[in-house]
Amino acid sequence: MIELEAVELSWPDGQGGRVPALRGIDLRVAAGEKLVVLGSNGGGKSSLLKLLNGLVPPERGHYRYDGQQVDAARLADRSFARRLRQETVLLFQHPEAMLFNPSVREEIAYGPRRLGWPDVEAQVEHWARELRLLPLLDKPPHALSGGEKQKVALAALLILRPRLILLDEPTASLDPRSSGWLVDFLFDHPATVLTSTHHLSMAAEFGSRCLVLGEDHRLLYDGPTEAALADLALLERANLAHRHRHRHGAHGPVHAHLHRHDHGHVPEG
Ligand SMILES: Nc1ncnc2c1ncn2[C@@H]1O[C@H](COP(=O)(O)OP(=O)(O)OP(=O)(O)O)[C@@H](O)[C@H]1O
Repeated sequence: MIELEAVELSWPDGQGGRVPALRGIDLRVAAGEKLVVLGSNGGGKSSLLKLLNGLVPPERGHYRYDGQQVDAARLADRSFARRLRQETVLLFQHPEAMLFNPSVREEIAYGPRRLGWPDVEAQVEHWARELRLLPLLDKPPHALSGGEKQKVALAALLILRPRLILLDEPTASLDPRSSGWLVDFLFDHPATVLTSTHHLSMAAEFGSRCLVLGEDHRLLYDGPTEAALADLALLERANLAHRHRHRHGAHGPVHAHLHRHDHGHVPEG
């Protein structure tokens, strides 16, 4: 379903230069696969999801979605770009930017209405019930909590019946029940799903296949999630684990430890 070949992407640095975001990325993802994308701040996770959503074309290399080349020329074709973004939805890390309608109801209904789909009201009720948003349907989205906004943005995407779901740090502001719902929902969903996260403790729940982006914006690892999480040298290289000294009790001995971010201490050697 997704093929990336030697993909390079950079962004303007605001001073006339460019900052690299993705370098030499080769990737093949089959329909229905669930992948988790790990990497430190600035590694390129969001850039990868934006590229797959057709928000930005590769600068070099190739992106093929369902065998179709996605490049600047194709994305300039508005009907192609609209269909790509309906099929490959992206939940932003900060969903405020996605919410612009006067009520939650209209927010969720917006996409299907633009596409002229029938029975939008029933679909809105369905997704509002799934995400426990029914009591909020008539509220303005800006008056919601961070987690509620995230769920509204998610409902507005899921109603589009996507084939590729791209989630950028989706559990950052979700409570445990909502995070648990999301994990179960994605597991059962037929769509291909790529989820980026810093939360190593959640990584295995988002996918049995893991991509690790290095600080040099290259793909450091593509393989089983469990093996990645057990590979401390890999996590340290990707800046997902750090080395520090750790004192056991007030007067205890001091050991060097590798600390997997948001996980327990792992004694060295
Ligand atoms: N729209 C943009 N304009 C300019 N630079 C950008 C833009 N988006 C990303 N960058 C830069 O590209 C690089 C990769 O950023 P990206 O947001 O993809 O990383 P990330 O892995 O998602 O990071 P984080 O974990 O902090 O969200 C960074 O150096 C970042 O500053």
